[in-house]
Amino acid sequence: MKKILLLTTGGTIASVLGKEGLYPEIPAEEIVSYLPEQYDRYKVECKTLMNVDSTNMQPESWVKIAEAVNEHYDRYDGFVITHGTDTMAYTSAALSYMLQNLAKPVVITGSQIPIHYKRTDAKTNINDAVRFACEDVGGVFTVFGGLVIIGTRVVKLRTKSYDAFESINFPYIARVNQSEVSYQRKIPFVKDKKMKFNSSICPDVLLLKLHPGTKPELFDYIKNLYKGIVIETFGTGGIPFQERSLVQKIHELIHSGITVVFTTQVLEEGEDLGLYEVSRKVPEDMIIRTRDMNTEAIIPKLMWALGQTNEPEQVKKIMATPIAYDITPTK
Ligand SMILES: NC(=O)C[C@H](N)C(=O)O
Repeated sequence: MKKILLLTTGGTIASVLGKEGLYPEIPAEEIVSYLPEQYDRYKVECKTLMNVDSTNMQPESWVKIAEAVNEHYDRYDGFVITHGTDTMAYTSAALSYMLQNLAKPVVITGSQIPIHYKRTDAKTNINDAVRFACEDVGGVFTVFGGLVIIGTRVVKLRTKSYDAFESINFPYIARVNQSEVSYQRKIPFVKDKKMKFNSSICPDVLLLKLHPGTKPELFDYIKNLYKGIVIETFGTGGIPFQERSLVQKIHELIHSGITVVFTTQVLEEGEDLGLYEVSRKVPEDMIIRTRDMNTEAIIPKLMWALGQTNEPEQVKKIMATPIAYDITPTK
């Protein structure tokens, strides 16, 4: 019999309708009471960690969740974290960096409809999540709408549908249907390896999505606020260098000691900085490339990297090293 710890953090799954709309209130014990009594397979214990809409989650909330898993790691076979869907992808990735070498599943789930509503997806999702948490696997996973997605590749694509999440630039791991788990991609893990817990982060990171017309002057302001900037460039890595050129300002950022990371605002296939003139105006060795990583993983990875070291070369090295399948290695 597997021993599972279910940690709740809020989100729609735990929400009730108040005067100003849905807000999270339902405690862990009530969430667990919706699980079918399949207690021959697993025993679930639970704890309310926080009760927030995931919009209100902060990087410090990821630390709190990671610490809770670390604190209870030896006493359970698997973990389920219920969470709001809006920033679930960021938390899934953040936990993948803070909890490495996992030999047990840490499964994040939630729902689009509150758990006590008639047409809710919450019961299926927690059931699937607990079912997957009983598997003999190691890593952080999001289980939602019947799909199991590796933690660093989760992206929310739909605001309302039950199949809200997709696995981007990596195959999904498995499907869960009733109590059947069918694998598409098995990931290796070492059972006896010691789990590596490291939750040091530096939250001074900005995400900037370019659009035609982005004002260069903006960079003067952000220079004083952040240590790292992730720029969602156009296509394979384009930065405007003619009217409203951003090139000079990016050079200034780098010279003032800010880590500049380039990614693309296109969801699939990643950046390819060498391809066009528009992506060569800032020399490649001055910035950090991200290849086919998702923005939702780049942000917590950069916060985590800056939490480990202030050395630019070290930050670059951490960002370039594949962790928990977040980058497809180049051949
Ligand atoms: N479906 C949800 O959970 C959305 C909610 N606003 C949240 O992220 O907490």
